[in-house]
Amino acid sequence: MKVAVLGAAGGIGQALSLLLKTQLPAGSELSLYDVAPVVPGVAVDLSHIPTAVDVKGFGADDLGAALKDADIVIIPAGMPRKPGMDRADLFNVNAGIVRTLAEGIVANCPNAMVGVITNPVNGTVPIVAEVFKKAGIYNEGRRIFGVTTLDVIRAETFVAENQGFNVADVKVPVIGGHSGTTILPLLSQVEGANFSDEDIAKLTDRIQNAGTEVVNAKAGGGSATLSMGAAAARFCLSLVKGLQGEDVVDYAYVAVDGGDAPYFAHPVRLGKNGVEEILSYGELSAFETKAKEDMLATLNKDIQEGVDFANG
Ligand SMILES: NC(=O)c1ccc[n+]([C@@H]2O[C@H](COP(=O)([O-])OP(=O)(O)OC[C@H]3O[C@@H](n4cnc5c(N)ncnc54)[C@H](O)[C@@H]3O)[C@@H](O)[C@H]2O)c1
Ligand SMILES: O=C(O)C[C@H](O)C(=O)O
Repeated sequence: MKVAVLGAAGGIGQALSLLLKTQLPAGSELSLYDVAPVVPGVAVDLSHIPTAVDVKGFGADDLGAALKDADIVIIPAGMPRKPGMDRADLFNVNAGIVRTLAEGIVANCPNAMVGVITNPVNGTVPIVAEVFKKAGIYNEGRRIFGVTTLDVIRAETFVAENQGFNVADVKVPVIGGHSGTTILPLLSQVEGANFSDEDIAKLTDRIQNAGTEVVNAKAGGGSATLSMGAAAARFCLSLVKGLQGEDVVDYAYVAVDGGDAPYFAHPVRLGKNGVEEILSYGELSAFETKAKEDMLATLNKDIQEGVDFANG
């Protein structure tokens, strides 16, 4: 199994790479790429951890070598938010970075599973998809995933706190996109929970704005990196299990034909081909139905921005 992390010297990239060095199956190869000159040092540093995962670092000119024949590519490359910014404000800087990296994937590992973390995820995932379409390797977007796992782990944490549950036992579906109101936790589906209407309103708002909670707390020093590293590692390991033939279901922002929007986070069955099946997210409460309808204009606009950029 070869896993490439693009943007590996950044806050998320380093946390994710550390977790992958310690959690990937023995015999895996971890390929770290970044334009920052520190990346070979990050690779040497990680290589001293005694696990059977081989780590190599690749600098700005070595994207091809970093990606060559990768099975999984995770992309946390690009600029994070500062207080007062929306994720959409990152589009102008990050769209070009994601397009360049997607072109590298087409050229060097066209069969890889691609997990996109770079914001705004609602628009960067369609950029990768359009690059794949142009190259004739799109395959219904089955290998392209917007990583929304951070929304899922936040929802688990906050629901467990609210309900006094053991967090290890809590499952919270989160659908939609990855920004503000487009993030929709389905609290009505949490088993054994007893929420008041006020709990539902407050928890939904907190999950939707948890990224901003971190951005403000870091006061100009960036956005979530450690929780995102944990989330990305969890999602990457789901992809690994799928590639190894295990039956695994996880949430991700994927292309959905005839769905609520062209891209929408759903539960998906993962396997050797990536998305083997897009599963239904089930029944929604009246509150969730309204929240879903209300978000669609924003989500569709974000998606169109990515499509237009890639084809412009
Ligand atoms: N999907 C999510 O849930 C989620 C969560 C947190 C952050 N993010 C996003 O992830 C991105 C990274 O966040 P961070 O905190 O790690 O930022 P960071 O600034 O700490 O790291 C970004 C890294 O990307 C590298 N980079 C820039 N251009 C590159 C290129 N062309 N090729 C390779 N590497 C490149 C930088 O050198 C840097 O090392 C941001 O866009 C942020 O908004 C997404
Ligand atoms: O909030 C951000 O800008 C980063 C990330 O999308 C998050 O949800 O933490």
